[in-house]
Order: sequence, then C-alpha cells, then structure tokens
Amino acid sequence: MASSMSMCFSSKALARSNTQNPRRSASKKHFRNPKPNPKFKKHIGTYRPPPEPVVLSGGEATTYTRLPPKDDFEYSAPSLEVKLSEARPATFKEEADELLDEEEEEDELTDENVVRDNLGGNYNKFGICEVDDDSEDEYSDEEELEEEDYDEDDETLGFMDNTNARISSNDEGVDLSEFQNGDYVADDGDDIFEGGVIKEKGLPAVMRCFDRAKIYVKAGDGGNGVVAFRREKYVPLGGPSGGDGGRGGNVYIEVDGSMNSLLPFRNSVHFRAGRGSHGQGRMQSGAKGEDVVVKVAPGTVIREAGKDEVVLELLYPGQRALLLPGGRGGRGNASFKSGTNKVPRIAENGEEGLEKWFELELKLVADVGIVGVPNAGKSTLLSVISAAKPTVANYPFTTLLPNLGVVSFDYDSTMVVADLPGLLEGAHRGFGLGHEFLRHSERCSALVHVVDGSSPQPDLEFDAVRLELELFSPELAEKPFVVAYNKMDLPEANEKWPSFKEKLQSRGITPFAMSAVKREGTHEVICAAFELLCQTKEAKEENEDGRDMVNLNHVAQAVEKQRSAPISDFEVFHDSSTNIWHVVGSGLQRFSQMTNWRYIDSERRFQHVLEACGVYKSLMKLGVKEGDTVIVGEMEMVWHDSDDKSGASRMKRRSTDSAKWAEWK
Ligand SMILES: Nc1nc2c(ncn2[C@@H]2O[C@H](COP(=O)(O)OP(=O)(O)OP(=O)(O)O)[C@@H](O)[C@H]2O)c(=O)[nH]1
Ligand SMILES: [Mg+2]
Repeated sequence: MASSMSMCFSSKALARSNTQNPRRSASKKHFRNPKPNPKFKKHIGTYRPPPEPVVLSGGEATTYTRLPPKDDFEYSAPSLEVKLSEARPATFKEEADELLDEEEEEDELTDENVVRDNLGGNYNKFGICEVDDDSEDEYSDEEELEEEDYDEDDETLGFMDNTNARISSNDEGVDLSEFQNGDYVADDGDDIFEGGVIKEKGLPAVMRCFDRAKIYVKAGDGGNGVVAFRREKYVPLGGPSGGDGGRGGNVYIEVDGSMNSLLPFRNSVHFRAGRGSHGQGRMQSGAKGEDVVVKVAPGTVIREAGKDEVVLELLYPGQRALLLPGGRGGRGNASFKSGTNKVPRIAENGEEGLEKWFELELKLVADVGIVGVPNAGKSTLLSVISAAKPTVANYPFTTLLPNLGVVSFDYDSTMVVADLPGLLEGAHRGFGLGHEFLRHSERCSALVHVVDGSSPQPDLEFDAVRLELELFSPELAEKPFVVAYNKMDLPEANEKWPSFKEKLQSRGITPFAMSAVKREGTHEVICAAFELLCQTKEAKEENEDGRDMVNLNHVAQAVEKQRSAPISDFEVFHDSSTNIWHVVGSGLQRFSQMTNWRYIDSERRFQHVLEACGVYKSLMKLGVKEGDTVIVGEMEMVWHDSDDKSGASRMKRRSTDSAKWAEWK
C-alpha cells in the first residue's frame, strides 16, 4: 500500500513554535542556573528505597491495563488506577521544578510532599538527580525543547520528551485506597492536599493548548469626522469641508489548511483590527482601518466565552467568516450641511469597534479514528499504513497529542486517519488523559479499535473502551467500527485469539487479527475501514455540497442589527438609593458615544435628539426633579426644569475638561 503524504505533528516541532518569545527566554535563564540551595540539593541527592507494592483494598474502579509495563518495572500492582501524573515520564527539569515549588512552600512541605511523592509510588525506576553547577550539562540536550514548553503563566511544565523518560522516585509505599473514589481533581495549579482531597497538576500546557484556545478580538474603531471650512483665495465663505472618518478594520476568521492545531494561540491571544483614520479638511475621508484575519485549523468550533452555544463551525480550508465588523467612521461637518444650517460646527466621533472573547475548540477532521488502550499499538498501525511518523515506544501514553496520517489507495481514494492518545477504563472520571482528546474522533466516519492481544483479557479491554466511548458520546459509539486484534506475533496473543474471536463473533462483530510491527494483516484492517468510510461517503458529499450555503457571517450580521437599533428604543430606570436616572438603549448608547463634545453644536444636537425621541417626556412622566442626575449612554447629565417649550436645554452635561475645552473654543 502506497502512502503518499502525511500530516503528523511531532510534538517537538509543535513545541518549537515558542522559541521567539522573549519572556520565555527570560525564564530560560532562571532554569539554567538554579540558585544553589543547600536544602534543594540535599533533597534530590538522597536515595530513597523503592516503595512497597501497593495493594488496593476493595475499590470499584480497577483497570485491565498493564501499567506499568512489565519490561520497564520490576513489579506493579495487578490492578491499579493510573493517573497521567504517574504514567507521564518525568525528566530532570520537572523534578527540579517541583522541588523549587517545594522550596517556596517550605512551611507546608510535610503533607503535600508525602502525597506528591507517593503519586509515583508504583514504579521501581528511579531518576536520581544531583543539582550542582554542572547540572546544566546534564540536561543540555533536552533543555531547548523543555524550556520552550515551560509555561510561565501557571508555572507548570509543558510537554516532556518521552524518549528521555525517567520516572521520579519515592520513598514509601502508600495506601492509595483513599484515592479510589474519584477524589482526584484535575486543576491547572500545583498539587495540593487539602482535607483529604488531592488536587493534581492539570494537563501540560502544550496538551491543553493543542485543541483549545481563548482569544480576544477587537474590531477597529471608526475614525473621527472633522470640522473644517474651505479657506481659499477668491473663495469667500467656502463652506464646510470636514471629511468623514474611515471605517474601522474588520475581524475575520479563516481556515488555514496547513494548520493542525490551535497551538499558535498559545503565544498570540489578542487580535485587534486597525482603527480608521480621521477625516481631514478639503473633504478628505479617512482611510479604512486594517482588517485582521485570525487563522484557525480545519475543524475549529467557535463559541463566545462563557457560553455553550456554538457560534461558528469552520471545517474546510479557505472558509472565511466575518466575526466582528469595524466601527463606522464619524461624519465630518460637510455631512451635516443642510439648507437650515450652512455652517455646521459639528462632527462625530468614530463608532467604537466591538470587543469580545471567543473560545476555540478543535475537532480534527479525520475520516477514521484509531482508538484503544495505551500501548495497544495504535501509533504503530498509523506508521505502517501511512507516511506519518508518530513516536512508538513500549510505555503507555507515548502519544500525548493526536497524530494524523493520510492513507492512499490510489489517486482518487485517500483517507485521513487519526491516531488518538490511549483511553483507560474510567477515562470519563479523568483517568489517564480522560476524554481529553476523544472529541477528535467525533468527526470521523469510522473507528478502528486496536486491541492489545498480549493483555490479560483482551475482550474486557475492548469492552472497556467501548463503554468509555459511549459515556463520552452515544453518537460516537454508534459509528461503524473495525476491531483489530494486534500483536499476533506474540505467543500469548496468538493463544487468546480464538477465544477473543469467538466472543466477538457471538456478538455479531468480526474482528481482524494483525501484527502491526510485522505489517501482517494491517492491509485488511485498513481496507475494511475504508469500506465503512465509503458507505457513509454519500451522506458526507451531501453535506459538502451544502457547505457553501452556510451563512458564516451571521455573527457580524447580528452585531450590525444590534447597531442599527432605533434610537427611540430605550428604557428609563430610577435608582432610588442614589437618585440617579438611567436611560438605556443600544441606539442611544451608540449616539452618545459618537457625539463629539468638543464641538458646540454637538450638545445642542444631543438635546434635540433626546427631545425628539421622547426621553424628556418619559423622564418627566416618571417624576424627574430639578438637579437630578440622568445618565444617558456614557454621559452624565443634570436635569433642569425649564420653561422653554422646545425643551432644548433641560439637561446639561456635568462639567468636564472637554466641556471646558468646548467653552473655550
Ligand atoms: N510484538 C508486537 N509489538 C507491537 C506490535 N504493535 C505494537 N507493538 C509494540 O507495542 C508498543 C506500543 O506501541 P505504540 O504504537 O506506541 O502503542 P500506542 O497504542 O500508540 O500507545 P500509546 O501511544 O501509549 O497509547 C511498542 O513497543 C510497539 O513496538 C505488534 O504487532 N507486535
Ligand atoms: Mg501512540
């Protein structure tokens, strides 16, 4: 089988994107030369005897996994819940980081350290680190990668290079039974132990940022209009010539087919479009503000921060949506010229561009997803069927981020296959990586279940993964799937194959046997997956036909609609505790914001508009009194009872610097 191209994001390559961050390099120094601290050195250098094997008493959730792997560890609890913190290989730097934390929290050392040390208590492999002046050399090969991944914000270390895995030691065995009831709480902060509840370190930054991001976008403000008059020789009374301000830049969101993750948003979070230029004399309008385009990976789902409702779903490269439109430019005095006012001394401010936080979530667009327990051989299968080069190693959670590969059958038929991080029983309660990356299989048309034939009970392993899929999403569990029984080259797997096959066949499932390492049987598996894919292709094509019909600009349209709300739509509230009247309405708000108080005519116009749209009437009806404060939009005004029938001077602005400036003018 020929495999043409591959889209595999190596975690190293992804991590390297942070090298240009100057703040990061500042933290690098901090790491290169940890201050010699007698306590620190003493703590690390002390060899601790291996822990007693942990025997779990009772407990509901046990797992079928062979963690830790036999090859790597001398002994292990036969059935043991495994947390990411345990399974993740530690490196020197992580240990150093933890110890530096401990140093800071010297006073609370006792309980916390005991717990933290004991989290790694199932392994009989030790990384004993000596921190001294030469320590820099000790990790120099890895430092670049690791330092890039050091997350300054939450002081957690990012992705660790698995090839340099070392497991930190602990000293005493601990009864983990108290942690069996789901008391672990994943959190971004450091581990803390409070009243019997363990808070565990959350996902490393790279894993968190792989498929999730929060961005701030701001549309450009409109440029201000200007008051100007034509002054030329032989042209007396040249008339108003103030130009309008330019429109603010728009914020677009676009799918970039070359992106595979949302990691670039780890470095850049703020996207601000340019503001429009101000108008100028001689009727010169300001230039439009610069647009900003936020590039996202195919399959990105966009929500407003803090809301569940999906605002946009961008699936196909090249799709582009207008997220926030720029603010309108303010009108210059030339635009206010009329038959009754030939010398207008008024111009508007530009409209402010809207600003919002959005949450991005990536669901990879793949045809087939490979799922299974850790160490089952998922990455090996992907590396065999495609040109992708995922890391393959004999320990669980080798794959921490999804890998994509393209499988080519011939010119026309290709499919994208995603290798997902391993699933553990209890993933729905946060064990292992939890359901963290399962969302990436939601867009797959078919699944390949890789079952480790060398595990003690392959059929239970398969059932547990099915259950986890169901708990994550029933639709996911309903997707067509192929079962690939792996590691047939091993005698123990070979032995269990007949019974496994029989059990599954009795349930109407026909499993495939393969040896991914020897490339035997993999072709059949992938052809079966392709067949399932073809069966769902028709429906998919229908969706693709309709993709151009989807209105992607509805967010901007909603904003525009809100902006064009009539000025007469307002409500009046009275705060009796402060005796302040609030006149609220989006049209009025915008009008108040665009009023440029520097110009004398602006105030007069403002009063006229309030009168015309019925604000005065409403206030009088509700009983406003002389001297009461009335807030209209952003403007604070004082109410004056007036005999003037036109009502033109009922409200005066509270004296501000800009008012003085206007008076001075
Ligand atoms: N004997 C044998 N070993 C295999 C076979 N397939 C995979 N392995 C080994 O199993 C180990 C795990 O393989 P991976 O491909 O990394 O497993 P994985 O499912 O991707 O594991 P995670 O990424 O940790 O979830 C490696 O040491 C592989 O060499 C096989 O067919 N036969
Ligand atoms: Mg893997």
